Amino acid sequence: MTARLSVNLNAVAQLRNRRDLPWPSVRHLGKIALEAGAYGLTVHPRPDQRHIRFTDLAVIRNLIDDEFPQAEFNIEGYPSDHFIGLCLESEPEQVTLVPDSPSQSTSDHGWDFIADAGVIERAVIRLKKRDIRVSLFADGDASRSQLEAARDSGADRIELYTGPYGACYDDPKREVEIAARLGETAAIAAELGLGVNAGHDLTVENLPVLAQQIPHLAEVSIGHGLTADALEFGMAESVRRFRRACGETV
Ligand SMILES: CC(=O)[C@@H](O)[C@H](O)COP(=O)(O)O
Ligand SMILES: NCC(=O)COP(=O)(O)O
Repeated sequence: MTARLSVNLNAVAQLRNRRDLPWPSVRHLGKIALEAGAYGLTVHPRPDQRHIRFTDLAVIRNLIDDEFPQAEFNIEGYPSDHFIGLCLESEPEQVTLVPDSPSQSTSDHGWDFIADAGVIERAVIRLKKRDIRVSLFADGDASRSQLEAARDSGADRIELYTGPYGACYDDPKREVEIAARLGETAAIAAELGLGVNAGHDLTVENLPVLAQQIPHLAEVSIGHGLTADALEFGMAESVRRFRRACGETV
């Protein structure tokens, strides 16, 4: 199984928002990414709209519906009423619920699936009523009891938070250790019937080892590293490079 690549457009939107101008265009870069073979597009509309704006959601939904009907739209966010409302309007193929507070600079931890069971389950029920696949952001070293609680929420998948893995870019020994731990967590999740996604600070360099550790990895969502590479190689070539790093023959 080769992990599917979903391109996160947050960084493109953040660059756009530097000026009161419409470029770089989230729609145009998303189109290029899909034309280059990305499986889908991911956005994380944060409450302060620091990058993805709420108006971007319909634009991406329409791009996929009109030109790439085989592609998937993945929306990430904290399950506030407002966020769930945005998702029900956009009807993405997948929603990834993250435990982020509005003040967080980025996503940096997974759910406490036991303590947060109520808020998670209420959101899962609302999303599953509309046949939206639900993925829950999980720490890479989540325990079996935590993963059992994630399964009991009714969610379809977990997304392994790979920030600590990405941070080890200059410590190969630690990188291998964390990759192995991520593989153990992924194996327990699969045993419990949960699909496994992964994301955060993944790169062309660190993806292959992760994919080896998690042969059943369903999807990786990548934005920061892929966009950084796009400044050097262009968006289309950056997507192809990441597809190859996922194990695709491109
Ligand atoms: C959930 C996750 O790890 C990332 O997709 C997150 O969306 C990154 O958010 P920022 O782009 O705001 O750092
Ligand atoms: N869920 C991870 C994601 O969508 C992008 O994370 P990053 O590659 O921007 O760190």
